Amino acid sequence: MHITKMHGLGNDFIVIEERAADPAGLARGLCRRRLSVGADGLLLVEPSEIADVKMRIINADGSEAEMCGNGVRCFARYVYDKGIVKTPDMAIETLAGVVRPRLVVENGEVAAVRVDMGVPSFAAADVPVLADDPLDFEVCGQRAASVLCGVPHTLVLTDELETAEIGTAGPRIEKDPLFPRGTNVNFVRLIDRHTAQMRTWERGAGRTLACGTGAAGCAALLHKKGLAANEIDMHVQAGVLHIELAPDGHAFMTGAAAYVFEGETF
Ligand SMILES: N[C@@H](CCC[C@H](N)C(=O)O)C(=O)O
Repeated sequence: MHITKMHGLGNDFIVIEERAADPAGLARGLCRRRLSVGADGLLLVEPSEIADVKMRIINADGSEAEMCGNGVRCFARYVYDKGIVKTPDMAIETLAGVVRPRLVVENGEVAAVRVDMGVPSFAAADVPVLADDPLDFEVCGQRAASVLCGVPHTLVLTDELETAEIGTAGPRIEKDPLFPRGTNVNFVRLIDRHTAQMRTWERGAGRTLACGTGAAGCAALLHKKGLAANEIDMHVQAGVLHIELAPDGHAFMTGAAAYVFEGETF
């Protein structure tokens, strides 16, 4: 099988065009670190009847996610470079609806990808979260807030990011019964109204180096709570995701999308 490994700020993916009979099994096999290619998930290229192309995201544990922010930037660059989509502005179908990336080309090179991520929702039924107030509730002993940004996200504000219990509190919150479909968990340290640092524990993938839907969702939550401006740099471990929140509620994410290698699996 021909594969292409890519990453968006260290959140890494295996892009596959060939139809897989068992995408969940393939993800569990190929995504294993050290024993196989290793990745946070698979990105499957499929035809679409409503957009230029369709992206499916299969997490490392075999579960299928509705959307992936870092993934869609890599995917947009891939389908453009392979000539599957001929324009740098494109529409990509996902299980969360159609998202619209635009390649930012400088000196003939793709410098970044800017994505209209749609309108994040703070409604409890949309996330979904079984909390009276999704903007302020308690889970596993932590004050939290939740948002749907393609996929469910929960934000925990902390002053001590390095000691935040990402690997212990993360999985407990991910699977807490308050979240009927699970949740991604973001530990966020607010530096000022335009800058925050974040570390993410992902549903179906565990600790990852970056999360695009998480960065956009948390920026929208911070803005909604009056803590941040409408443009904010979300610093993840390997770089920065720039988030802009438009007056109509749309969140725009800009960040890198890079190749690692291309090859054949046995
Ligand atoms: N890393 C992603 C989110 C991928 C989906 C997530 N694991 C889930 O199941 O919700 C991103 O960059 O947005």
